[in-house]
Amino acid sequence: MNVHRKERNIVRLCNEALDEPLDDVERHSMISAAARKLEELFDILRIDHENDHNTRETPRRVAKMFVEELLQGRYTAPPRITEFENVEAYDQLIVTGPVELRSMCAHHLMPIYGSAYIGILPSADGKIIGLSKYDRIVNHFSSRLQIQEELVKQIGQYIVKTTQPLGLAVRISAVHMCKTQRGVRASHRSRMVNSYYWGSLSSSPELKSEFLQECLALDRGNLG
Ligand SMILES: Nc1nc2c(ncn2[C@@H]2O[C@H](COP(=O)(O)OP(=O)(O)OP(=O)(O)O)[C@@H](O)[C@H]2O)c(=O)[nH]1
Repeated sequence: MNVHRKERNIVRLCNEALDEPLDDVERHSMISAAARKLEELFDILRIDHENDHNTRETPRRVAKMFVEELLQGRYTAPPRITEFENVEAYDQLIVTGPVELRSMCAHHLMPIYGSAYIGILPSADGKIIGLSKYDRIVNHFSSRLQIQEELVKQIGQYIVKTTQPLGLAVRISAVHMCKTQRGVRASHRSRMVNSYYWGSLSSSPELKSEFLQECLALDRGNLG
């Protein structure tokens, strides 16, 4: 095993990406190794994964789902951001949402689902990014094992780093199935709401209030 390969085997925190995205060979080898371990788990749980027509392919299917879907934000590069010149020097608040949020909790590996809302105060002499990129950014950081407090910050800090706005807000409202489907079996309507504010959106109560009002309107499907 060469040094390069060894470095790629270093483990990272549950919601951190590897230093380099996996290439095809590494991805297939990770799926195969995870599938073998899932077969072992099925054996321990006394689930027949060899003769049962329902579970015969399940260990491999689940391994593939983890690597290529649910945790793909750890193994792939962040989305490419298309930037446009802010030719009209637009300097008013932009709010987008609801952005569908699908993630997985770091404690029980249960789904987290809900909505994200993003508010951007662009810099008049800076760039504007393609609207769909906000959804891609949310999807990228959600596709990791997360807790909501860190997810909202990762999304916010990445947008600030890549677009250098004057102000930014990210708000997430989500259901944690580790709380609804097991444990305390909370109501499916029980949500966690949290926000990340940066720059002028952090310092100006008026901008914060405008952002929250737009979130409410978007949440109600009110097209204003
Ligand atoms: N703050 C925070 N807590 C979370 C999040 N997702 C899950 N949790 C909580 O993390 C805790 C997990 O820790 P433990 O108390 O060790 O788990 P447990 O014994 O199975 O607890 P119960 O869920 O109460 O049955 C639970 O209280 C979860 O509700 C999150 O995004 N943020």
